[in-house]
Amino acid sequence: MRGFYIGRFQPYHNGHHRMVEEIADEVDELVLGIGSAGDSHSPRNPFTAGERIMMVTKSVADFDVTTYAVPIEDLDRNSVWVSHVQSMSPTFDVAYSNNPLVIQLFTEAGVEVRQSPMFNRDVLEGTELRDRMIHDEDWRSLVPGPVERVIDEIGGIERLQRVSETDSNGGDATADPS
Ligand SMILES: Nc1ncnc2c1ncn2[C@@H]1O[C@H](COP(=O)(O)OP(=O)(O)OP(=O)(O)O)[C@@H](O)[C@H]1O
Ligand SMILES: NC(=O)c1ccc[n+]([C@@H]2O[C@H](COP(=O)(O)O)[C@@H](O)[C@H]2O)c1
Repeated sequence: MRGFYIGRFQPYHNGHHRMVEEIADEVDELVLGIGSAGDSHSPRNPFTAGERIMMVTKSVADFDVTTYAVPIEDLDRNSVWVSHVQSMSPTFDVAYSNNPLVIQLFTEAGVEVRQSPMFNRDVLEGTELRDRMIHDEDWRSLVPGPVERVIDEIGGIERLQRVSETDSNGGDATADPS
């Protein structure tokens, strides 16, 4: 059986990693959808699809499951998003998500969806991690080791701080306020 788990993974953190660990017990193969693949260099989406592929590919090597990382760009039309996902991904039998819109769209399209508990959500949340990165607080303990190394390799903290600087100074055309 093959599963599909999509997230923006900005960045991939220990909450995602726990979810993948549990999914790996239920499926033989897993597709990791890299959501909002066209977005990068903004406060909410600092990392490119390629950088996020490095983070997840190196991290899931911990688990005994064949994994495919597939970038999925956003569409303006939710009604055809599931078809778009299916057109980009290896076929899958079950989708995993805790995102209400994703659950709604897959369910309407007749795809089985499984949810998981939220692990340590007060700190294991992308928004909280990016906030810590911007303010030079501890984020390293909240991500798998390979993610920490990728972020260091690409100068990710400096990038996030720079794109957030223009944003907090009242906005700038080069900084996506989303
Ligand atoms: N701590 C967690 N435990 C379990 N699932 C999680 C956790 N954090 C996120 N998820 C789930 O993983 C999927 C992808 O999440 P996403 O990449 O948006 O991360 P996020 O932490 O919610 O980030 P952001 O704050 O940037 O929106 C979603 O289904 C989300 O609900
Ligand atoms: N219309 C669309 O393009 C559409 C619809 C539903 C989800 N998505 C994407 O799926 C991903 C869901 O991941 P999160 O659970 O991390 O939000 C996001 O990248 C989101 O943008 C896109």
